[in-house]
Amino acid sequence: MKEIWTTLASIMGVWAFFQSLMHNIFPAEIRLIFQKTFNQFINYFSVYCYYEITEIDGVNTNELYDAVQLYLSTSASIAGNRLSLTRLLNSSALTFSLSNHDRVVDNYKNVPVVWEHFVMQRQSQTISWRPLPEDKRVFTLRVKKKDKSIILDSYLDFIMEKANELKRKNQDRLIYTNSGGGVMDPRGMIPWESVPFKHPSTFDTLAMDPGKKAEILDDLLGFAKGESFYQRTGRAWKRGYLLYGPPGTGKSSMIAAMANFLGYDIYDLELTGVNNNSELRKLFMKTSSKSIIVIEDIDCSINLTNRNDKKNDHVNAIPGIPNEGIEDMGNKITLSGLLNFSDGLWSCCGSERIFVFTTNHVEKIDPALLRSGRMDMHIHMSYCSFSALKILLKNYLGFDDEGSLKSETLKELEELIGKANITPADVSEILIKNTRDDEKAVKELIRELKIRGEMIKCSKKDDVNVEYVEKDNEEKYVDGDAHEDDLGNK
Ligand SMILES: Nc1ncnc2c1ncn2[C@@H]1O[C@H](COP(=O)(O)OP(=O)(O)OP(=O)(O)O)[C@@H](O)[C@H]1O
Repeated sequence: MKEIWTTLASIMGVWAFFQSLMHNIFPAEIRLIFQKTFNQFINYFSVYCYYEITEIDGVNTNELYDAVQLYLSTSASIAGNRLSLTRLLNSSALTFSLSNHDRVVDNYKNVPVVWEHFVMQRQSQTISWRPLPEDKRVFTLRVKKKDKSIILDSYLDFIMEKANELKRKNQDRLIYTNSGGGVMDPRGMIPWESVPFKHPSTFDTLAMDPGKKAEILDDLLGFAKGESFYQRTGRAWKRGYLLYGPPGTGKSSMIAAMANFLGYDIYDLELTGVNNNSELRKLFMKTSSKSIIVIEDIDCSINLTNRNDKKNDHVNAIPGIPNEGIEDMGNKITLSGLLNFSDGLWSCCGSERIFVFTTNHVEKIDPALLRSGRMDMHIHMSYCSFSALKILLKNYLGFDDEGSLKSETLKELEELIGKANITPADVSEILIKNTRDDEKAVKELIRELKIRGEMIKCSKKDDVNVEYVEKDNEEKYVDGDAHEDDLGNK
């Protein structure tokens, strides 16, 4: 044992002597060359190669560094007892990262890789407009030389993709609007302003026919996972949904549920705030992938007629403003502009985008906007059906399918709801007022359904009477001549 220690001490002594000799005899440049040659020599015989990913690349933040950090933070095999916790901007979740010298072993397509994290003091401060952090942080990736191509070809892309997915999952949704005129950003003027989107609507809380709901969910999933399909078929990776139905049937709630389900941001496009087609294009170019672009009440935002009439381009503008004035104001969003936006070449900048148009009056929409390929799915948001009512009863009063209500009450509700034309919003209003008293809530609902049913019955009778009167009059004027009434009206 004593001999071993003596030998070790002599080796270290020789090494120290050699180092001090090098330091005293050779200038720094020569020492650096020597060091490099020595490293190259070692690397030549090593089975591994190493890649360094620094936090700051020059003066710019290295996206890959952030992605690796996020990706590794989900790894269960982090063997460190001092981890740093981080909360990303707009995120409600915590992520942890590696401390100095922590190591993680990962496995990609049966290729083992080792990540190590280093935190060093930055030697000299580069002169830049942006002060650099004091610490230099680096990830080192160690891979066997024979596996280099697999790692370079796809592993790093895989990490970027996973990190983006995680970021989206952890991050709160954002809702963007163009009505505020935009915000200034280091990259220039951004025409969208955003706030965190915390709408609680989900497909579970949405009251609608379960079959229809399942169909929509299926379609959304198919879209989100359909990258290879869209690539194979040469189609742009986008999908259009038209939501139509009376006010209060859940069109906005459906959009929120879609965004929450897919984890997409929402761009709420206010067409009345856009002056012309080129402004529309600019807005579109500033939207990100994995987003839902919404135009609510499309029939109120733009005149949807005379699409091809160049002379009448100005007619396709915002209602309420006289046409003659529109040309002067340069205020010309046309339907063709809108179609280009959702369907033309411009629709393909970015990918994985959903367009949702909503309207209360589907009959007013130009067929050009409805044709398949533009609006792939037309979703009718109808008055509250019995199956939708059961969902609302469950959400608001905690009633489950069977057992919570007497079968006669259920039967009565089923009969009444079909004849009442009541929206889910109105049902929700009645239920929310009486959440502490279930019995009162149901009674009030039944009363309201009865009143509405009666009103519809009466208005139908009135319609029939009007028909009779009109028929009577027709018979009187059967010869087709116009007759004047007592007031002189024809
Ligand atoms: N199908 C539904 N399921 C659950 N809740 C609903 C539904 N429809 C309406 N509601 C309730 O009514 C409120 C208003 O509905 P929402 O704004 O989604 O309707 P809308 O069809 O978009 O109306 P509008 O055409 O006036 O914008 C929602 O906040 C929600 O509480």
